[in-house]
Amino acid sequence: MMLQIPDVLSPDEVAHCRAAIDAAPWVDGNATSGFQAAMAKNNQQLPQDGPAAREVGAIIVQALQANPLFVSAALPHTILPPLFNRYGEGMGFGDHVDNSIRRNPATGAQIRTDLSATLFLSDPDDYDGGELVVEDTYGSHLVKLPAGSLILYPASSLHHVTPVTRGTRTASFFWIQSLVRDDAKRALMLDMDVSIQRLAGQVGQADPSVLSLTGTYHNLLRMWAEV
Ligand SMILES: O=C(O)CCC(=O)C(=O)O
Ligand SMILES: [Fe+2]
Repeated sequence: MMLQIPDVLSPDEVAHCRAAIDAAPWVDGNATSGFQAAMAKNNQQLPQDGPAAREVGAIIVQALQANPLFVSAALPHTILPPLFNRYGEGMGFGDHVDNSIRRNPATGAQIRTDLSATLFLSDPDDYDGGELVVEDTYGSHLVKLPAGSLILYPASSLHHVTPVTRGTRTASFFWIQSLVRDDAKRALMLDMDVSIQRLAGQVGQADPSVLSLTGTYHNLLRMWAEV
């Protein structure tokens, strides 16, 4: 399932985050890649242990944890500390699949990357090219979102970023281990949650059908979740 999460950050928050990361020192993006990605990657990144990456990463994680659509769709077990990249003119990132297992630098624990995310931090008007292209069984999906909005996609997907032909594309990217590793099961949980919320809005939280469907939601989650 691919899903847009709009307005994860407000325009003021985007401006604050951009000021902090734009002023920090950037390095060649290949510092953090696996072998296959390094072959394809041509961008810049912020060192992940630098103060700007840590400060802005914490703002992003806090915003995600307070975002009901993100929580319902991702069912996050662990959100890896956000990383930051930027592509100037001529830079892009060829086809690759992200590494399946990554180490959480905050805890040393290994995490399974179930979901990949890009949080756009440049306005689409500020650059040409730079689309994130994600392949699934339905074809290629071109993604370019307003600054502050996020795309969530299965980490198993083949994807690339088309070369930037004008301006600069700045983004945060990161991975999530979900409580529910299977994408199809996670999509069912989201559908069910959205429907229950809609029903509750119509008939009230105390309606017996809402109570029983909420129970079923949690019992399915109990059956499928790995904690
Ligand atoms: O810049 C992006 O939107 C995606 C970056 C990416 O695919 C990666 O770093 O693995
Ligand atoms: Fe990637």
